[in-house]
Amino acid sequence: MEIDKSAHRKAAAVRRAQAHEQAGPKAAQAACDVVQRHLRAVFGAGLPRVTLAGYMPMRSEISPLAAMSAHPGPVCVPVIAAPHTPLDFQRWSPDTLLVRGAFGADIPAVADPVTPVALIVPLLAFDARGYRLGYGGGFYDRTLALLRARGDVLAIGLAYAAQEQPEVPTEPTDEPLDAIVTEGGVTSFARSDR
Ligand SMILES: Nc1nc2c(c(=O)[nH]1)N(C=O)[C@@H](CNc1ccc(C(=O)N[C@@H](CCC(=O)O)C(=O)O)cc1)CN2
Ligand SMILES: Nc1ncnc2c1ncn2[C@@H]1O[C@H](COP(=O)(O)OP(=O)(O)OP(=O)(O)O)[C@@H](O)[C@H]1O
Repeated sequence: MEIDKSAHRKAAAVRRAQAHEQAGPKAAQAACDVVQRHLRAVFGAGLPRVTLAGYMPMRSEISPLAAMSAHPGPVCVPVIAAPHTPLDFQRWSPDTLLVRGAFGADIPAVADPVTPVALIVPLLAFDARGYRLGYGGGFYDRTLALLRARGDVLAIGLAYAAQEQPEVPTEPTDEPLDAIVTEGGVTSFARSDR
């Protein structure tokens, strides 16, 4: 299973890099507009009380920064505390001082831990069922399992439309997304377990 996923990851990384080159900032802005609209549709007037997790884009990830900057409530970014553990989230704002984290993404220089209710989730590839392929650390799977066990969360995958695949390889520990947003719009998934 891991061998299968590793080959998929390499191919998906190449495809994403091509989309990043071709679609770039315009697609990111369009996708961020869709994220904002989706959040307003789901949370309505309660949105300013919703803590939103984004991420600091690395490699060829589509940038969620426009949606993070526009969010009317608290915003945070993921930080790896240790391997094989769920992610921590630390408060972020557009003027937060950042340092390079151990896994390649920037993290806040000063830690201010918070717990997100809505998450914008990065990915290498997604499919029409709402499954995603990440970098292989299992960080978002562990994190979503923990947050979902505690209460209601909304996990929104953010990607270029070209990152869609017929079916990404899955394992029992994979946590499906509640929605996928691309520059082409939003797809919401009804989850039978809630
Ligand atoms: N922007 C951003 N920040 C993020 C994540 C993310 O996916 N994107 N993460 C989400 O988890 C965490 C970082 N997780 C990472 C996990 C693995 C690798 C990595 O370099 N993995 C190797 C080997 C992969 C394999 O096992 O095949 C690689 O990709 O070469 C990088 C980041 C926290 N912050
Ligand atoms: N809730 C969990 N508890 C224990 N192990 C887990 C859990 N979720 C995932 N894992 C393990 O983590 C490893 C990597 O998972 P996977 O390949 O799905 O990562 P990913 O979703 O691509 O990466 P990421 O979430 O970090 O972006 C797998 O071997 C998986 O068994």
